[in-house]
Amino acid sequence: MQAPAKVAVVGAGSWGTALAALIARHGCDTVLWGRDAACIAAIGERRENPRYLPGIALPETLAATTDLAACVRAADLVLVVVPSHAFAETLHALAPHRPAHAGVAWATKGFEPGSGRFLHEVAGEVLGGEVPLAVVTGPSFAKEVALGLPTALTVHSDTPAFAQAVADVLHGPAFRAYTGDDMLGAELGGAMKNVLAVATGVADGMQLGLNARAGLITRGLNEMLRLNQAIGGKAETLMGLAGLGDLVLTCTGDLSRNRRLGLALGRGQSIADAVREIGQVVESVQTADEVMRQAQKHGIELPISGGVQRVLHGELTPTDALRQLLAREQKPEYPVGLFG
Ligand SMILES: NC(=O)C1=CN([C@@H]2O[C@H](COP(=O)(O)OP(=O)(O)OC[C@H]3O[C@@H](n4cnc5c(N)ncnc54)[C@H](O)[C@@H]3O)[C@@H](O)[C@H]2O)C=CC1
Ligand SMILES: O=C(CO)COP(=O)(O)O
Repeated sequence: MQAPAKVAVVGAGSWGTALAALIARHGCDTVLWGRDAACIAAIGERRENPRYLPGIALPETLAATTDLAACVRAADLVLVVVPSHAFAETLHALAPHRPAHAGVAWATKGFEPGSGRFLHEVAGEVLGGEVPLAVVTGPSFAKEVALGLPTALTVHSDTPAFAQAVADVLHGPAFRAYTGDDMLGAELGGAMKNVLAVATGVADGMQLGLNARAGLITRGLNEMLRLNQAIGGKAETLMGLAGLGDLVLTCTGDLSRNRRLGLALGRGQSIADAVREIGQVVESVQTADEVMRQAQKHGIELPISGGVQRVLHGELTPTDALRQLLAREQKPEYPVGLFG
């Protein structure tokens, strides 16, 4: 597979803009599509995304457009970076314009809301089975990537040459892009860590201490591993950048919107006020339901993720969620056979 010379980045929020800037800085011909005309005009005229990455200079070579067909039509590689709720509709919109040779990757984290389908299932259905698909995921705050700070992430695909091609446009002097072949595990890790970040945020907002935070991260990882085993993902994916790496980042870093939602809830703020104040995509609000749908489907008990879901729905206060977690029966730390 040839290295993509022209890349279309679809979605001009903070992550799409940061990835487009990264790829453009690496010398690829890069076009960023966004639906917000004012934002796209500012990127073209001032080399800045004032809404999502204010004050960060974007490369002169980065082109931006509101014309999705034109953006995609010229591409060798399409990288979708819209929120999960817009993933299916965006794929439907771009599909007729995608050149036959262009594979499709996405850096969206979450499931299809309402159905709980994995995004690679949605992409396979919308685009057809022949199109190379890849998931881009891992510990990566958009702001830090846009500032050129060192970052490592991973690209998973069923088509190894496509994973490598996507990794090649991302990899650079301050950015390490690894590859793997486990889209299922990679997507599960990226989705679940957002839910678990709410849990640690709540605990920190309630000032429960550092022991509680570490306990939640570790038992959260255990929840990821158990659900991952049930759905058929690889344990090593969850022990790497797509799982543990992103879990640690999002549970501890205050740049995380999901952690900040948890902090606000733990301090007694309402979910509506917290989401409004954050003013950006907070994937956990929908992902918690879809994680619990998967858990139910596979008969897996996930007390932390389930607690987050109930807190997000206002069915449980943070204090009651904590009380329920602490009152659970004792058990061995790991089920036999979790690591094969
Ligand atoms: N910001 C970050 O550091 C990272 C974000 N992600 C993931 O990337 C995805 C996108 O998130 P962000 O860029 O951070 O969000 P954001 O909140 O910064 O921006 C959201 C963007 O989505 C667009 N949008 C909203 N609804 C849309 C629709 N119906 N159709 C088309 N575009 C729509 C908005 O116009 C805006 O450009 C999410 O799944 C997120 O979890 C993944 C890794 C890092
Ligand atoms: O996915 C992310 C970092 O890897 C961003 O996390 P938040 O969506 O919680 O800000």
